[in-house]
Amino acid sequence: MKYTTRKKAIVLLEDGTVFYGKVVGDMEGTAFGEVCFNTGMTGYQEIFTDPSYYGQLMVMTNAHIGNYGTHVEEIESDSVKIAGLICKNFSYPYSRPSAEGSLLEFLGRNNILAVSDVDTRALVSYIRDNGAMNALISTRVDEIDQLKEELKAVPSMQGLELASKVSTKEPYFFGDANAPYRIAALDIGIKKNILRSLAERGAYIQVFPYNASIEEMKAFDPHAYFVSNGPGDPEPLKEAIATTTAMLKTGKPVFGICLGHQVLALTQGISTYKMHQGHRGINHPILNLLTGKGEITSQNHGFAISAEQAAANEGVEVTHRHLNDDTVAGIRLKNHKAFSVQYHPEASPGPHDSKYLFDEFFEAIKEAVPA
Ligand SMILES: NC(=O)CC[C@H](N)C(=O)O
Repeated sequence: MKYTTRKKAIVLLEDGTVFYGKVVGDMEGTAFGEVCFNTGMTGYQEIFTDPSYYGQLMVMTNAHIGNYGTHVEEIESDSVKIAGLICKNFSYPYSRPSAEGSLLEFLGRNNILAVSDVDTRALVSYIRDNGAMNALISTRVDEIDQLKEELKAVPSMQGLELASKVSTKEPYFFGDANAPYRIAALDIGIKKNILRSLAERGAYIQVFPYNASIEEMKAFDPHAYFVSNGPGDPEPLKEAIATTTAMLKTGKPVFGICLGHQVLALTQGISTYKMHQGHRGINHPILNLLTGKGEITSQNHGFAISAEQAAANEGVEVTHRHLNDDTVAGIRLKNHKAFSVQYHPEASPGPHDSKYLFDEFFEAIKEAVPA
């Protein structure tokens, strides 16, 4: 086996706590970010390429990462978006007939540093007790004092605008130009599977940069608007909040996912806050308050909207709640055809319980489109 003896690497947390591991492959260097963990048993490639994770060091709680290789259809964007990977066992060999390459090659092509052989259970327990915080991973194991200084310069996730880093620079089209419905999507970090989920239900989509104006979006003559998921703190997204407010004024249906949900709440004067450690995994239980049904959902967020302000807002109805901690997981506006969820109905991989949300969006579009 090529990688039997490997160099030591460290995980250094903002509060000075150190965990040791080994560097994956022959990578070298240091990567900084907010340390957070994902409990999904599968889906590492989708997670690593999800733009919502930009700027985060990802701890995978599943004990084996890389064992089924990589496949081009399992990406959520064109590059790896996590800042670095922390795992227990990194699988150099992989076994899946349809895999196209190894995770090692995939991370290498994207210049992503990965550290394995970390006691991830202890690290995750530590984050659960002490909250999400900045951290670094590094092969410079003998320079801890210097690394602590460098870590101080990393901005806190709170207040950080990151949508502009991952959004498309130019508008582009997705889907079949002859599809019956046109949707204008605001890309503040959009996942590919959202576009696929909209296209397969009959939409031709134009995707716009994070700072697009409503005039640019209206020029596509859309039947509906979509506000995407994405990284960072939602509150600094002044342009996206203003554009979403303008979307509502058009009277057309509006659907928001995750960061898009937070932006929709912000248009209604409902504030957001940073959670203790966030929700990241594919088995999060949600209660749909409109139907009384439960859903198992895929989630990836570190911020949430204020439950008190949502409940007190006369124009807003809370439609979904997270059953673990009672946080708000979905809202709809009473006077607009607009709704949003904090989780990922497009989840790939993940449970399919929430796909009906796309169907409801299209029902609203069909109602609004003259026959
Ligand atoms: N998946 C997302 O869109 C994440 C939204 C936001 N960045 C958060 O962490 O809460």
